[in-house]
Amino acid sequence: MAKIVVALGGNALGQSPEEQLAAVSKAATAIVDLIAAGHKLIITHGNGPQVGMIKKAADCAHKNENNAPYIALKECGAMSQGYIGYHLQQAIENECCKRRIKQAVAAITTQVEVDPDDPAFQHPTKPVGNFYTEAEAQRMSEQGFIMQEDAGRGYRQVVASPLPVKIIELKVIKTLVENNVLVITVGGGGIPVIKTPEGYQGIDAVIDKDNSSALLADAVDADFLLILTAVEKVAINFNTPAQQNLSRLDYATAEKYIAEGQFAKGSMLPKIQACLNFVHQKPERKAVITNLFTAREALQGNNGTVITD
Ligand SMILES: Nc1ncnc2c1ncn2[C@@H]1O[C@H](COP(=O)(O)OP(=O)(O)O)[C@@H](O)[C@H]1O
Ligand SMILES: NC(=O)OP(=O)(O)O
Repeated sequence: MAKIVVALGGNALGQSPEEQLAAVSKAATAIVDLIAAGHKLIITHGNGPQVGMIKKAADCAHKNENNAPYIALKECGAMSQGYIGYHLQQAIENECCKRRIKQAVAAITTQVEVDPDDPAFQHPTKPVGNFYTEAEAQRMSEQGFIMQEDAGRGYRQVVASPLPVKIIELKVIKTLVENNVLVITVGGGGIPVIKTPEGYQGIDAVIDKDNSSALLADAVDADFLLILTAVEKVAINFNTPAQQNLSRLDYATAEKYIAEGQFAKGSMLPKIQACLNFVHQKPERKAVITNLFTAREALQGNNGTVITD
């Protein structure tokens, strides 16, 4: 039996509530397969598309007396934890019930401390919301949004994405895991907070969930970090006729490919970096990047990209 942190990508969860319900149902099947195989799981998830959708809806619906956005990005991130956590919790509970597996499931509202002086606040890189054409992106830039091309899929708004420093609710998470509760946590990378003399306070940003998942996996001493996204394997020369899918990737080779710019910033690069951070701390650990449908065979080393020290 292995302890596995399973990180579900925001884009892998779809762009609309209907798409998300279908995606979490597939994710729940893969997750309960792993539970049935005897593994202990902790689930994290992204929120890029979702937090952007919530913020866009909030901005259209509400303006305060100064005509400024009524709901800040940090609260939209918190809302996305509840929205996605609820879908995941319900889908996993329903799948366990269908298979007569007794499994308590709990989605935990999770804060993650960041450094207010993180240079990421001056250099937005985290894509959120929908994909737009170049012309639409140009119009959004004129409205003050910072737009960036995203891995050949179109243009998206980018926001600050500071590195995670500390998971505030870690003790609660560990207690629940030790008592065999399947915990859904660090949703959207966690609600970003900074420490102030008055205590923790939210700050507008979206933390990369892969970085937070690696921090969590190390903190709970997981055996595997399993990152589920929309591709079966990591590739070099991605989206070109020379594309080559990678089944295994060791630390030195990954560093070489990162230097060559093989992994798109804001999408695959943070996944690779999170996996390298995780395995580099204990060489016996493994990280795997694959998609929802190949999760179980990937854990057995028969699919996906296995990343080792
Ligand atoms: N070198 C690469 N190999 C595979 N996928 C890549 C690569 N570079 C960029 N990508 C893109 O990155 C995506 C994963 O990043 P992203 O969509 O941000 O993940 P998430 O599923 O966590 O939302 C893949 O679905 C693919 O479209
Ligand atoms: N917060 C976060 O990393 O979300 P995505 O996985 O959607 O990028």
